[in-house]
Amino acid sequence: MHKATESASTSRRPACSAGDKSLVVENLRKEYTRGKPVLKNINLTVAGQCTTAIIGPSGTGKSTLLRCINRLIEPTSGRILVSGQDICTLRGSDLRAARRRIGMVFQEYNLVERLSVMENVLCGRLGYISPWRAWLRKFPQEDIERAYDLLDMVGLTEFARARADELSGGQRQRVGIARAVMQQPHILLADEPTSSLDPKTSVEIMELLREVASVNDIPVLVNIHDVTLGRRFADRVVGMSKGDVVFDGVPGDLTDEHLKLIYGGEDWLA
Ligand SMILES: Nc1ncnc2c1ncn2[C@@H]1O[C@H](COP(=O)(O)OP(=O)(O)OP(=O)(O)O)[C@@H](O)[C@H]1O
Repeated sequence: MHKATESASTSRRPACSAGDKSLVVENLRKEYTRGKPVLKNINLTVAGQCTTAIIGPSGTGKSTLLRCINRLIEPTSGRILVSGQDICTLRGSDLRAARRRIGMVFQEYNLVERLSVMENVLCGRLGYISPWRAWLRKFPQEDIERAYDLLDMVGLTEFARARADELSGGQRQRVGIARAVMQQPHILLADEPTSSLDPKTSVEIMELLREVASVNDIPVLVNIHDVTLGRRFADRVVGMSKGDVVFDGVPGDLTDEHLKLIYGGEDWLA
């Protein structure tokens, strides 16, 4: 067995909740160009409450993996089960319903800048309300109350009426997280959520993502370049290299040898 595969399959895994909100990725392959796989054969099972850091060099397929999971792009083959439902087979309204259950947090926040913080959070409910209500931005009272609760959770109650473009990067990312949780997702995906933020704010955002996983009993997957931060906050680290998973285990088991395997070379290691 290849050393990389061996280490991926024998590492310890964290004990996470065995609730009904889960992610299973089976034999996932993605080729943008025929015969040139960016993801070769990815297998992952992530239970609720588990925060997983996905690390690996640029171009190794981390974003492609998240984009396959939320069906922004079509996998070439394999299965992706969200809470037991294979989302790769879904089309039309079934796919839209499934995508509501997948929350997404972006590096550049993806807020609507001219809308208020409250309106941005409520955007997380757009997939649940009728088109005319969405057009008029008339949200049910229970959604508004929940949005206030989430703004409280992310520490932005006093900014509810502020425009998104008046906020700092860290505050914007908090709004992005509140918006994603507003969807009542079964899983949450975060693609480089801290790479535009200072170190202190990055720590706060990772703490918040951990809290979201634990309070909502959902798996949270975070693509992250900052290995130290990923190790510190994740229950599990998945190391990718050239489209394969080469490490999968608890942060304490991730050694310099694994990091060399993931990133190549060793001069960069302190
Ligand atoms: N839409 C696309 N069409 C063709 N190739 C693509 C497309 N998106 C990504 N790729 C290629 O797939 C490979 C993996 O890219 P991806 O963005 O998933 O890597 P990554 O690990 O997330 O990198 P980074 O850490 O820099 O964001 C790269 O070679 C990239 O050029």
